Amino acid sequence: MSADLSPSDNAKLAAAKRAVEFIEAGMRVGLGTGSTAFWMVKCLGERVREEGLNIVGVPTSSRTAAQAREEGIEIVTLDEARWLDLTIDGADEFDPEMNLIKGGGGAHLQEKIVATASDRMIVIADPSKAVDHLGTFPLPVEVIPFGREATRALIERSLREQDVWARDVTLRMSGDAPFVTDEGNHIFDLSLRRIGDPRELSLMLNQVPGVVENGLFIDICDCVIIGHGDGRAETRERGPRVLHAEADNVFADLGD
Ligand SMILES: O=C[C@H](O)[C@H](O)[C@H](O)COP(=O)(O)O
Repeated sequence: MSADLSPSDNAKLAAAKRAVEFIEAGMRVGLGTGSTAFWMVKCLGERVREEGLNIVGVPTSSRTAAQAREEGIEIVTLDEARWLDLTIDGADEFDPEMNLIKGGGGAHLQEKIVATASDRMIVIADPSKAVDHLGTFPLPVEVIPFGREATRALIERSLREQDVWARDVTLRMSGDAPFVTDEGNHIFDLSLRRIGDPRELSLMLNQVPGVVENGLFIDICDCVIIGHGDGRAETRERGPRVLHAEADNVFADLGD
């Protein structure tokens, strides 16, 4: 715990410190994005420099790539790494089943690809991210710029048909212009208040033409580390993995 940091940053740092203890020499590690993942990259950089820890990182955004380089962490692309041992990332919300909303920083597309291509995903968070039901945080949906308003109308219609009540489907802005993701796309933020069936909603959204990916992470997270302002960190493990266990390494059959 550092007296120079706010309680919120101390909580993020506590979770990050605990999470990087799971990183071992030789690992290929997915590096998340956001203000919590920032502390994880910092702590990992310290281990690389001080212990000579030999790992490679796969960043989930241009921001994280730049930070990892500054920290002296060797980075490679996901295609170079192929499959990862572990991904550590933040979240905007997590529920008791460890399903997540991500994408508050607009990075959920790369984050979901990287986390799904990992044997294990650890989420680091402060206690404010814990919810009983996902949906208080607006759900990010990344869409391609072409035909954006048609895509918006289709999303709204699909939500109505599924009886999901959306107060707003808001285009995310950056100043006067639409926010642009690392993949050159735009984001709609869906104010849903409470998501009844996150899995069904995720499938429904991804069926709309023009939608690239939504911020629901279902059965991807294996473990949540919650940091506290006083420097404590608690680790919660999920049961057996459903979708992306080691056995699901899609390259395993190719001899990797
Ligand atoms: O797009 C951003 C990511 O999904 C972040 O992991 C998420 O928004 C949480 O960010 P933070 O740690 O800053 O709350």
